[in-house]
Amino acid sequence: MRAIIALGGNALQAKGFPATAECQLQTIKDTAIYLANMIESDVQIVIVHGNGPQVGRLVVQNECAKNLTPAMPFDVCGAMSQGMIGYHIQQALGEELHKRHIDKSVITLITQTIVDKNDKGFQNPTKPIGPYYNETEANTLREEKGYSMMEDSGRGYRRVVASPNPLKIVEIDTIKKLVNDGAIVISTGGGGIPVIELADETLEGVTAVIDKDLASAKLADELQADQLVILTAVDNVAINFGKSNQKNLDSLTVKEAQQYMEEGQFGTGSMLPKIQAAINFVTANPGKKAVVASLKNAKDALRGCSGTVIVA
Ligand SMILES: Nc1ncnc2c1ncn2[C@@H]1O[C@H](COP(=O)(O)OP(=O)(O)O)[C@@H](O)[C@H]1O
Ligand SMILES: NC(=O)OP(=O)(O)O
Repeated sequence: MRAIIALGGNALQAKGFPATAECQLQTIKDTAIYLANMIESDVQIVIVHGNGPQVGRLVVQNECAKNLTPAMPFDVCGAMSQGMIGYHIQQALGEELHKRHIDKSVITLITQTIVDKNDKGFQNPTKPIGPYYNETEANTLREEKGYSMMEDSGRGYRRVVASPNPLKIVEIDTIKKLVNDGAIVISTGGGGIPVIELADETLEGVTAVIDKDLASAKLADELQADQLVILTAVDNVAINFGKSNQKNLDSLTVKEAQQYMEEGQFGTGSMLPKIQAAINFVTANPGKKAVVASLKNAKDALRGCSGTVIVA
């Protein structure tokens, strides 16, 4: 079985711990155990990771140090985030596989994703990035820096940036070759570095952060994966999320998911793109399934025993 594994923020950065390299590596070492469990049970996994917290912090670091050294733009920070997260996954998963005597190479591919320069996402920022702030801090950032700020699923306020729709993964042929060759490929990190195609067919990076779940659905489609597995901090997709009448869902059809979307049941920039990604994958691949589950339940989710399964 081939599965695209979309790793959410909690797989990279544990809640309540500082955003240091040491903490990131430790969290990824813990994540690598779950990834290795799937590999050990003969699932061919292709890894996509998020980068919202990381790319946001890199942008903050660059802005703070701009009087000392030129600030790198958003697309370059996106590339840096792919490199630093891919490095830690390569190291941690490589070591975990070595311990289990599994002889597979783990490789990160810096990936660009083409977006439409006229995508309406550029006018309506929805992608939360970087640290969480309280309301007062958020208002100060709005006034002083002109940032768009949004409340993120009851967890605090975050800067939001444009998140255009992923149209085409530039390095897809290379990803296919590596995957077909048996490598464990980490690609399309943070949805891919957002680029637009110019009239002369060259590429240019843009200020945006693509949603990694939507890009994962595209990758799953391209790689003819059997399943799209979206791993996040919650065990299930819920309706009335965070309320006293919250109900966790074991399964969802596309029709039900669309109905709940219309009711506003899924957080913008958090659960909503996951549901849209699942819909995109199962609609393009009837008979296949997508699942939203927690990292700790990943192996069971692959067998349909945990998480919320979305089917056409
Ligand atoms: N209807 C919902 N069901 C479950 N979780 C939801 C719902 N709406 C919003 N959420 C929030 O969305 C989060 C997942 O989105 P996010 O944290 O952005 O993902 P990621 O793990 O990819 O970083 C959940 O942890 C939860 O806090
Ligand atoms: N790029 C992206 O979707 O990152 P997160 O999953 O961390 O929000």
